[in-house]
Amino acid sequence: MAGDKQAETTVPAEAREQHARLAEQIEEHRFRYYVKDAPVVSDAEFDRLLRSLEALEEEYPELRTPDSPTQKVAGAYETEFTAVEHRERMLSLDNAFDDVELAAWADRVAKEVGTSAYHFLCELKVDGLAVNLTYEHGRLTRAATRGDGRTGEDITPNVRTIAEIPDRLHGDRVPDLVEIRGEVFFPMEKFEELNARLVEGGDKPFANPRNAAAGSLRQKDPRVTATRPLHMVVHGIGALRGFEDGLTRLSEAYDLLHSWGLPTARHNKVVDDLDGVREFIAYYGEHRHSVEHEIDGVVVKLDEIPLQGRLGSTSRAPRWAIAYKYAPEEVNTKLVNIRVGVGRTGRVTPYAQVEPVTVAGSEVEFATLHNQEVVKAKGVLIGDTVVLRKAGDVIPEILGPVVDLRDGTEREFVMPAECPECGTPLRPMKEGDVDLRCPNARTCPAQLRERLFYLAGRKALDIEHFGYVAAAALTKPLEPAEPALRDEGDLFDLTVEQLLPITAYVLDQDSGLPKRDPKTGEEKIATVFANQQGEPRKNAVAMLENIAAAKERPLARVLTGLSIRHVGPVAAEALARAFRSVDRIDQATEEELRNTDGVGEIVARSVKEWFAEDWHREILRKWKAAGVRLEEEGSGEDEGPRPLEGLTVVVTGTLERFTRDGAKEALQSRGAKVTGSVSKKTSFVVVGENPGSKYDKAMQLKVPVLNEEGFTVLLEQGPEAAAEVALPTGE
Ligand SMILES: NC(=O)c1ccc[n+]([C@@H]2O[C@H](COP(=O)([O-])OP(=O)(O)OC[C@H]3O[C@@H](n4cnc5c(N)ncnc54)[C@H](O)[C@@H]3O)[C@@H](O)[C@H]2O)c1
Ligand SMILES: [Zn+2]
Repeated sequence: MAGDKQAETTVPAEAREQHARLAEQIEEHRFRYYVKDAPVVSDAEFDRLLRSLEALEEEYPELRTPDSPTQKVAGAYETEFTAVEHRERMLSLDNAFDDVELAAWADRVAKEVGTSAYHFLCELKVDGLAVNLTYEHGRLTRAATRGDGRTGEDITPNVRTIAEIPDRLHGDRVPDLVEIRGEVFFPMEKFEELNARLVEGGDKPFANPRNAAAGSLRQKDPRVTATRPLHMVVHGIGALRGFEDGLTRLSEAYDLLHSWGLPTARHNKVVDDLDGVREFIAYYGEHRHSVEHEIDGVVVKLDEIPLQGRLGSTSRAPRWAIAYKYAPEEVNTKLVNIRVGVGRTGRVTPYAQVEPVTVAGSEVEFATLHNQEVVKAKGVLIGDTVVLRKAGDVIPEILGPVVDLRDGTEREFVMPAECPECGTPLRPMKEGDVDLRCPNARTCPAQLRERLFYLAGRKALDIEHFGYVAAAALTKPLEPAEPALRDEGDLFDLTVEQLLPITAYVLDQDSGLPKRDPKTGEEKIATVFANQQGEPRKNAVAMLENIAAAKERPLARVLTGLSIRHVGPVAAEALARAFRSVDRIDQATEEELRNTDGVGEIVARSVKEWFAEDWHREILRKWKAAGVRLEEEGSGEDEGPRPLEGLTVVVTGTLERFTRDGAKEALQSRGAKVTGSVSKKTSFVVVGENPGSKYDKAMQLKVPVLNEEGFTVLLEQGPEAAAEVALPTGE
């Protein structure tokens, strides 16, 4: 044909070949995604391919033929479902990947719309699959997938199993016929459960929730679909007949759909201009995970329906809408290995080591797997390509495997029977526990290293220059054979002479593995505390100074640093406040501990268990000998007066001269108990501004009420004087 000849002369053969290759790849990926519900590349990777194709066509417009993937919604595939025509086409969306592309779209709208009276409707871009619901005279008569936009697959029986989708529309102005467009999604928090069930039944797990939604809906047997927790969000209207008034604003149309019983979105917002759009985009960029479904962007639409018609559509997408895409949170990478790490409390947890990838702005090499059951439930094998997700600040996780890329070399993970660091056989702490632990709490180098690192950390003794590398070097050196610390006991007796000869692996804090030299790839080994002349490094000297200074830390921090199970900074604070010395905590009965404010049953038992270990007491003995302060100032024999001993006080409302904590502190340091609710046993209720219901309760129970002045009297002159200035309780 003449046209072809002409094209051949202007487009270099190379570009033509590249175009063909890319187009074929894209078609293949679309088939895997839309028909098999099992893509082998990430969406970001797919989008890149499509963009490359677009760029090529930009350069050589002859390549942009109507059958190019850039011009189509998706492929027209033969599937096991009956093909059905949509009454009105279902389109895709053009994408904007940054603000420049967004602004370019807004400019085009401004130019072509022919008026300045228009609004933008911002919606969340739900990550699921598009469906088209046809309601005739208010009854759901058909549901279909998008397909190529003209013809979709008939999935009516499957859609009928979704509770949220009404079989009948009710209310006013229900039209003769309406096509409702929306997105069906699978909730992230149910995903792991589904994969666990699939794996257990010998079926293929899904790689991510989006595929789970598509795979669950596109089931031959709708009874299977019925077992899946699918949901839907409505985001558009197709054909509409027998609706008198016509629709003017899309946002208002949604309200109408909602009134008919359809699950419309809860987060839509109409804004006046592009800045409003930007604000919406920024807000949900921050709050992406507070939405009930996964989102991959924001869809901005012209809200005025008549103006939408004025702008029209291309063969692939409307001109009156654009999808702003957020940075992808999911990437595909290789699961290189599953390792196990030993934590501070001896818990042994498998974690994934993956081929390093950048996701959500940071490089990821490790992802948590929690325990051996989770590994099984996810259905991942070592060597799999996996979908890795990093959502905001959350630790990266593996969603699922890309089963279609397996080549038979993948192998199952086997939880080791012994501690990888000390060789002790692992066991559950209690019968029925899923987690396995290394019972060698005292000298397991991994546990000790983690405990020391925590002890030196911000929440505990806050010892500067005592980081992960130092903790490792002190507990598992290459040289000398004996570690400087066998447990925490000798920490405060460390000498510079002991430190100088130590060589050790430089460990990475995230993985507990030796860091590697980027050039040679070799594991890094260092004389950690000495320089090349064998003199102490500045850091080492500073570390020792800071260790010495840590002897004076408040009791709560010392308690935190002991790594007593369940005793974090908050419980430690409560224990320190109530008992004021380690000895008295030791002597307290379990019941006394349990009855302490802020200390529950679990903490009480755990404290007792901790003190029952001889080597734990030995740590305390050594620390005491080294001069660590194991009691609060003014505690014990020379304790100050406790004039408010025996009183129970409630503080409510805002005081002028005290913060809530300050007021509490002032009371507790004088021996009073501070509680949160008023009862007959309450001695005083202190009220500030806006006191609320506790004040009413006090009046009702006739408990003496003190204003801020009265409170000062209580602190300075005691309960009798305070009783005299208490407010009248209405007697
Ligand atoms: N990984 C792969 O191999 C592969 C293959 C094909 C497609 N994909 C991915 O699937 C997506 C498919 O692209 P697409 O053509 O559906 O375009 P798209 O996802 O970029 O945008 C169009 C679709 O967004 C959906 N949508 C969600 N919320 C919406 C809202 N509030 N308003 C309107 N529409 C909303 C609609 O279903 C609509 O069809 C892309 O993210 C692409 O990366 C991936
Ligand atoms: Zn161990």
